[in-house]
Amino acid sequence: MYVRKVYTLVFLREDSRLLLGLKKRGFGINKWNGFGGKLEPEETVIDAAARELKEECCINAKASDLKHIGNLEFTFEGESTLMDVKVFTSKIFNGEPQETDEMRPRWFNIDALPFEEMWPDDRIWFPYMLNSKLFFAQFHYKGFDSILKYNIVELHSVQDLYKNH
Ligand SMILES: CNc1ncnc2c1ncn2[C@@H]1O[C@H](COP(=O)(O)OP(=O)(O)OP(=O)(O)O)[C@@H](O)[C@H]1O
Repeated sequence: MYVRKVYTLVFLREDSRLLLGLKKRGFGINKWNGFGGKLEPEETVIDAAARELKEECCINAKASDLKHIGNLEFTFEGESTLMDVKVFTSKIFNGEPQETDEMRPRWFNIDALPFEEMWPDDRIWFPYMLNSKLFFAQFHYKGFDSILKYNIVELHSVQDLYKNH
């Protein structure tokens, strides 16, 4: 049995650009990703998503402007933790992204995303996000570079995001 740990992951969209941050330390170091992390005790997922966005790139977005668009589950060969990642997007936010101790933000055109410097799973589920399809995906990794198996499905309503487990 796996021990499930919840994480948030937020992507800001502006016209045909997506905001990514280069992770400067810890899990996923040197990869471009959205902004997010673990929940604090007693915190809701959506509040954690807004807090991490603020802490990691100094952008204020209201929790109610974050759209829950998908769930990702990651397991790693030989590890008992299941990372349960709740993915959000928003087009409504305030401020200019700033570099922090954790992330170096940069806008990328959606046609020129740096997939070679991102998690391998991103190539598989980003098309759902970029085409506004809700999704649920599971990835089983060996180490951090190779996906041994995965499964991805399109969901048809936001409620389905809460039915997978
Ligand atoms: C395996 N494939 C993956 N593909 C895409 N994204 C992934 C990911 N695995 C983890 N993520 C995200 O990476 C962040 C880690 O967060 P992480 O730095 O550990 O959290 P947090 O900031 O709370 O930690 P510290 O305070 O630094 O300990 C968090 O957004 C999480 O959703």
